[in-house]
Amino acid sequence: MTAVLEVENLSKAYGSKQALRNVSFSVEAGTCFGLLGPNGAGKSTTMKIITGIIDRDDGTVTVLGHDSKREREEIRKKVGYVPQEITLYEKLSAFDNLVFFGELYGVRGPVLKKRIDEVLELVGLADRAKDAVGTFSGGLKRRINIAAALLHKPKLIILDEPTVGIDPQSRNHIFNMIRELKEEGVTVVYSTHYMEEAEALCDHIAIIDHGQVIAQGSLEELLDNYGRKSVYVEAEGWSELPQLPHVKQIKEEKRGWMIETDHLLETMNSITRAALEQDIIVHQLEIKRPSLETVFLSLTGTSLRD
Ligand SMILES: Nc1ncnc2c1ncn2[C@@H]1O[C@H](COP(=O)(O)OP(=O)(O)OP(=O)(O)O)[C@@H](O)[C@H]1O
Repeated sequence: MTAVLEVENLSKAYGSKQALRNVSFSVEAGTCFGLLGPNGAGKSTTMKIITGIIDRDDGTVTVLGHDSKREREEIRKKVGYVPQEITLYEKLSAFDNLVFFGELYGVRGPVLKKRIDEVLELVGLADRAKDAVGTFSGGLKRRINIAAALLHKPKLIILDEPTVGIDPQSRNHIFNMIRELKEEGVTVVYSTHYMEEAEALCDHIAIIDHGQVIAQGSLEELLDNYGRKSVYVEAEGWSELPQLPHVKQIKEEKRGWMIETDHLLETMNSITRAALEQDIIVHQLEIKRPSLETVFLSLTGTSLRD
């Protein structure tokens, strides 16, 4: 496997605000890499440095073999970047917006026209090509924005929280589009503060918080190393749970209890035994799969949604 993107010990401050501190990760060709973290964690700053929009203070960033500081023009030609802010001409049609962006990237004439048809197909908006972008919802605008970043057939596409504030249908289109791009061998870097998006899309995830990567790996690795294992129980007749061995933490939920433990089967056995002895009716007893939510919680002590 070859690394398309290598970030090593990247640091950046805005005045006295240290936005990134020794951030390192690498992204393999044809994979989707997720930067997962809460607002203000440093995701956009990382992406802007990769694309050469802003300068780093320290560290190295190599994009498709090019240095992000010295070879910006090369990177611009080979990378597609979708910033958080949508930038489109509201009065122009979707097609004409794409002509404008295509020409910016140096694509012209019949080649551009063909490519516009392809990218509109890819984002599922071929039937809206002639409509003014001003009549589009946020989700449709975002999809045109993504289409614009794909016109020059980039080998790497960088998407900064592309699903914030958009409708579920557009979100699904974006997800499908990312999967199709990956099948074509395009590498994707995707930032989000939605854990379920990172879980659904990304082969590799770096969790970033307060400007630092606090954990990274495949979803399985993160869940194995940091995910909390729990048993969930709902029962009629208990006002509180009986004494159970090996319990790390008990959280009362609306209808039952979430019991964190490394001894799942033993805990379930103890619950079953106690319920039988005490004539308690158990409505639900199940192992809860660890999730990125619990990974984030065990690493930071806070919830990603806080
Ligand atoms: N131009 C700037 N000047 C000063 N501080 C900035 C600037 N841009 C970002 N910051 C600060 O740097 C930190 C990282 O911001 P960044 O935008 O990279 O985070 P993020 O993870 O992308 O979050 P968000 O989703 O809110 O954009 C934050 O504390 C932010 O307030």
